Amino acid sequence: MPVSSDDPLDEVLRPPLDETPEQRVLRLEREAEAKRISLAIDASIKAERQARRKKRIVRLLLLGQSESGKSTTLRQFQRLYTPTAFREERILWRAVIQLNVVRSIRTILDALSMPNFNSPYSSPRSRARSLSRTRVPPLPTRHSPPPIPQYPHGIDMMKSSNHSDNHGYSSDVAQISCGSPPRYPPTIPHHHQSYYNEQDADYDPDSDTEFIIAQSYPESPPNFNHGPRSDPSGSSTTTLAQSPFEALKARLLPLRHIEALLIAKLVPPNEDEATHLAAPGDDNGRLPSPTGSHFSRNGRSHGRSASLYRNQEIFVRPGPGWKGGLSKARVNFPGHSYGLSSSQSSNGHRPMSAGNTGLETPDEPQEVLHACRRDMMQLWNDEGIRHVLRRRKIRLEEGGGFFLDDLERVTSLRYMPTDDDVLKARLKTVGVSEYKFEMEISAGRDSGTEWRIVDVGGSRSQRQTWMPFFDNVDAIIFLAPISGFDQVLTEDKTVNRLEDSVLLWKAVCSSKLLANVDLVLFLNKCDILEKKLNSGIRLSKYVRSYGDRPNDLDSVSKYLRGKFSAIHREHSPNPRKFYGFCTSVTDTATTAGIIASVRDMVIRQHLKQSKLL
Ligand SMILES: Nc1nc2c(ncn2[C@@H]2O[C@H](COP(=O)(O)OP(=O)(O)OP(=O)(O)O)[C@@H](O)[C@H]2O)c(=O)[nH]1
Ligand SMILES: [Mg+2]
Repeated sequence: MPVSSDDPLDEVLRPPLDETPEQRVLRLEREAEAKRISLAIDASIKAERQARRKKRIVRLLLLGQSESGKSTTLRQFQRLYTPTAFREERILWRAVIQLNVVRSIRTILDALSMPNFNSPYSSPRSRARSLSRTRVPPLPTRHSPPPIPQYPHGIDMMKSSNHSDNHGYSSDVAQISCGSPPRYPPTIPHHHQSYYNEQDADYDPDSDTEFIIAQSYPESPPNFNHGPRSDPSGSSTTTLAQSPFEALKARLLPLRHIEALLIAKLVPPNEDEATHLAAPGDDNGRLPSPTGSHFSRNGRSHGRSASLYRNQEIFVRPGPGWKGGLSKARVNFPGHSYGLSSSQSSNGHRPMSAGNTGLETPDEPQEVLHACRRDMMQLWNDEGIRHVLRRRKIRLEEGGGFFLDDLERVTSLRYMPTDDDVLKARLKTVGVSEYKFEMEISAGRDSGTEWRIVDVGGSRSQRQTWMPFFDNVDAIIFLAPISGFDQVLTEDKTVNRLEDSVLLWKAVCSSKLLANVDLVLFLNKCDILEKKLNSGIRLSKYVRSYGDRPNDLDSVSKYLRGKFSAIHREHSPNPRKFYGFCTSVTDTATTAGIIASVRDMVIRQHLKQSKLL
């Protein structure tokens, strides 16, 4: 019998008074089915709640020196496991790539403008093939001739010494010897041989003052509004008084304005510190001196030293800040500032998309880059300028954020960065950021696992921020860029890059805090290493213990892997397995397999640990 009530819903749900016995049976069946479904929904909600409570959280820490490839590895994880979000963010990287291009061009211009440097265009012979010629420049090659070794340190990975550097790392594994610099015959383009003189590189017997460039930029800030602008057609508007190089430089002046714009765009307000460019030798996080070269919020460079410029890098804090500056949408990339241990939680949703809308919106930097593209190509493809860069030991191709071989594509008005472009882009990390995600593409036992990947700044001044993140970490991927065997740290010119990696690896292996953490080693930048070795730069000149082993990628990487493995074995407080990979993390094809193995290993270890607890 229906119960009378004042609830209008009861009124609606009440069976009709004239219900027949058949209708009643049907109604009761329907009600039973509805109840069954309702109970099933309740049970599934309860199960979901319990599962969420028990959710596995796997924390992975990326460590290694600056430019070792940590952030690139993080981007590979994003590309592989949250591909939709990665794809939707690509447009946001366009500004970073624009800045990378602008700064590469400025590095070249500054190198050509170094005081006391006589341009190769000064000779009548070279003038004939100077910038003013109309011939289409040859296609650039990625295989530039062997650079002259920059730092003549020799590392002996076999010998022990008690030398301890001022960063508290004992360097008994790698020892620097400052013997006489190894000399390699530089490969000089044939037409340069007569005037190139290694002993006196700055002297050009054919020099002609008309072409001497004394100053990189005018003392007073350039007037961007009235400065000469590149003609999109590529035709030049030079005055008779200008040398071809000066005219080209003048046409490229708008790039200065673009650089300022991009810094303003990438760096959020109230982030003045993040706009500082680290001064060379600024190895302890000291701010550049007021007279040093740094950018203010208006983006003007106060420093004028061309020789200093090329060592300076723009950086922004990781996290939603810079991406938020470009698109209000991005939230899934929580950031930390200097070692804060609690993360800003993401809302767990896939980030809303900036989508392709960036392609449609007017973008002044892209327009200026497009207008300057012919001049930029002419600058980069000029054989004489390439020669000067080699002589100045500037190897842009080996550095991060190198897009000069792709100028036609990246300066097109509708340019959308590809996956590879995003991986190649360079943006220095300052602070620590934790990226949380559940894999969009997950299988088997890792489904339901929340991944937290912590990316840190790797320069020496940043390393004190690492410690708080050593807690609760399941695995560490340590990146050692082994191509840096003939280079030094940007922040400390007395330290060989490979030596720094070895010492850092040793410190990580010996850490008691990390005694139970699995360490995965990426011997990274093997693609650059291979090019270097093939170009004739010998590892044995820098790593004496390498002896007369073959100077090829296979032998060198095996040898270095053995050395890192030995350190792991000798210095780990408890015995643990060694996982070492030779990687080029910008390479999507090879890195996918390696990351899949790491993922499986980390999940396996995580499950094992959970069972032990
Ligand atoms: N060719 C090549 N370039 C690489 C490789 N790994 C990283 N890079 C590039 O090197 C540059 C530096 O890489 P990042 O991932 O930014 O280095 P990082 O370790 O995060 O550096 P910090 O943020 O300064 O600590 C980027 O432009 C990368 O694209 C590699 O294996 N091969
Ligand atoms: Mg980084």
